[in-house]
Amino acid sequence: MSSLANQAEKADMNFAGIPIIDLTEISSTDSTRRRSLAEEIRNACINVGFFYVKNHGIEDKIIQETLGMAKDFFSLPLDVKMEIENRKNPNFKGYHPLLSGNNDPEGAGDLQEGFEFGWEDPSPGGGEIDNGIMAGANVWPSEIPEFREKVLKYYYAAVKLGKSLFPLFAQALNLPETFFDDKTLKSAALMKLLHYPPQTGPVDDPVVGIGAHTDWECFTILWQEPGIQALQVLNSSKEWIDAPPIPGTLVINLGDQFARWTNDIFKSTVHRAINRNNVHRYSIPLFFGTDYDVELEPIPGCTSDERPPRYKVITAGEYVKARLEATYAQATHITTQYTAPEKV
Ligand SMILES: O=C(O)CCC(=O)C(=O)O
Ligand SMILES: [Fe+2]
Repeated sequence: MSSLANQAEKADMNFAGIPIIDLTEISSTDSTRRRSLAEEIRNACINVGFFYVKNHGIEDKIIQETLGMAKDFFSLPLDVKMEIENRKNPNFKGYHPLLSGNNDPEGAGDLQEGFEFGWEDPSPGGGEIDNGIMAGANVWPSEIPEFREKVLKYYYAAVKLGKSLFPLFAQALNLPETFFDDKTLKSAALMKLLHYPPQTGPVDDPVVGIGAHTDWECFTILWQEPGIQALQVLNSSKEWIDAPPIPGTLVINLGDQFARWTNDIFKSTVHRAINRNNVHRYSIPLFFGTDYDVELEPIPGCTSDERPPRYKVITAGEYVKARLEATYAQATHITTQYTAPEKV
């Protein structure tokens, strides 16, 4: 058995907390420093599927401006937001209202509203790239003129961070650092602005902010609003472990594309978010996938006689699109109880 598969057999997913990894050495010219960072990442990927990163390089000013845009956008009247509803677009770009998505088939809808977009050229007017099965232009709210420019600024910064993580993931898998380069040429990265209204009522309510789920891409870069506990991660004892916002950090969690590609050596760990605070909560995930035409077949070293392939081979685009369709399929009860939040 390969040493990687061997390490995965001994994985201990009974974690009690989420590791914090310092990215200072990410572009060190000293390969032993990059390797030691990759080893930390490997341990987190095999045993937790989640880690925080500090010294990630995204300026706080860019984050705050994007947060401001999220608050402005979600404060718009519902009928204005519904003009760019995601289900009008083949790839679900645009706005989704409260309870229109359901990430947990056992849940009754996600108590969040969101705005989603993908890569486009930074020049005014933009321009989509040909993304095959996931092709389709972004839609933008015309009521907030600076919205596109500001949120794209965060998007490009997060995509840059994501691109710089792939060589570490490759090293963590005992592959050449360039392994993912030709599989991530089109930045198949979807970004969401999310707003969770405060939630009261029974703790076993089948409606939560976002129900128990795994993410679908390779990994997610998540910014969470400081001071508000909502995100929880499931360990192997079926305990929900809090993943609170830690100032100056972002959360990185692995998704299904990496789990499929690595035959579950990298973990796509179940998580959820519940905003049981008396304030509105905002978060910003960026889901970084491989190019949509790439086939998710087991990476060398991730299968063995004892660990045969666990997943049917499928392209990344087919996988993401199928999951989007399932998540937004049952939206019958659109938000009659919705009231736009006060701008804070
Ligand atoms: O809002 C959060 O903290 C988590 C969001 C999330 O898990 C997702 O959008 O996939
Ligand atoms: Fe998630």
